[in-house]
Amino acid sequence: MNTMSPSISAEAGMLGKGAAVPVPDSQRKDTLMEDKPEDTVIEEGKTVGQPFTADPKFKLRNVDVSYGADRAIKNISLDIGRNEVIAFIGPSGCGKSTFLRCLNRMNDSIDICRVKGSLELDDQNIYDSKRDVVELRARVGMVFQKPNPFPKSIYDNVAYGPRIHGLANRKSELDDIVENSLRKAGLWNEAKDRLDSMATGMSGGQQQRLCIARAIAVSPEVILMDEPCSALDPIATARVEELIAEMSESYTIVIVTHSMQQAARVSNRTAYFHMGHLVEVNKTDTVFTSPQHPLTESYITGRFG
Ligand SMILES: Nc1ncnc2c1ncn2[C@@H]1O[C@H](COP(=O)(O)OP(=O)(O)OP(=O)(O)O)[C@@H](O)[C@H]1O
Repeated sequence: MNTMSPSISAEAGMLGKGAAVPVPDSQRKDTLMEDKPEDTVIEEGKTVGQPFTADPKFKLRNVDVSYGADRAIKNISLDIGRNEVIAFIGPSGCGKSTFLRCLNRMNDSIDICRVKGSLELDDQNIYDSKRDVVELRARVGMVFQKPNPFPKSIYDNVAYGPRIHGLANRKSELDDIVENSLRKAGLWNEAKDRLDSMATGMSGGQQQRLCIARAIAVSPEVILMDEPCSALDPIATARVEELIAEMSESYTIVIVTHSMQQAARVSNRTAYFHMGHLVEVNKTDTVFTSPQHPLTESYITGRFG
């Protein structure tokens, strides 16, 4: 786990002299583009760094995703290690969310979306036509950009999944699951005296931690997070990042983020996507201190984004 400080100056200090220091997220949009990254030729299917791991939870090979005639993911191969936190970064529209959503078949609901290649979770085909997608999504939970609690009580939000999956036989068992999930999501103290209140009355940060509790409640093995902090203030963001660090002991976590500081703080490995290609994957420190591909370097130093 990366323990870099949230502050940019501290982070830059840790990266060392001469390193490719990511510019602060707040300054990236103002940076002038000095070259034309869109003109860089990327060899399809070629990823530099270490895309494969010794103990993969997900084994993803030659994955192609299209929306109608448009290819959004181009021949990507990647392992996601058991109990690792991997961050997906890259410019807007490069395919991070599309690739993330393949991992629990969230793209199934998009009619024009076609997924090709081999995608395995624990050596079993995720896209097997006989696979129970509801069971898959219980194993591979998801937290979205915008907190999306159900318009129900705090208790019922967390109890929803365990109820539909039949995980508790008695009310006391359900109570235990709700309490444990809220504790793991760091929300128990704030929620314990208002379990019957509407979840929609909580702050944005609390709602996002409730969504994490809701995902945890069905005992997933993997948690997918699609920009989970983009609607949160810095304090709520820090709380969710702490939670990611705590959860990484028990779960495999894949996080899409636009914040390179966040990727540096929370992830073990970072994957850099560019126009549907997976350009580079490596240990997070390596990606941010000595990126191997010029496009990765241009992105993390703020030359485009
Ligand atoms: N439902 C959809 N229908 C058609 N095209 C889509 C759909 N979702 C995404 N795309 C296209 O697929 C490409 C990749 O989009 P995706 O959202 O995966 O990128 P991203 O890297 O997550 O972007 P962002 O950082 O802006 O969220 C884009 O060209 C996008 O327009």
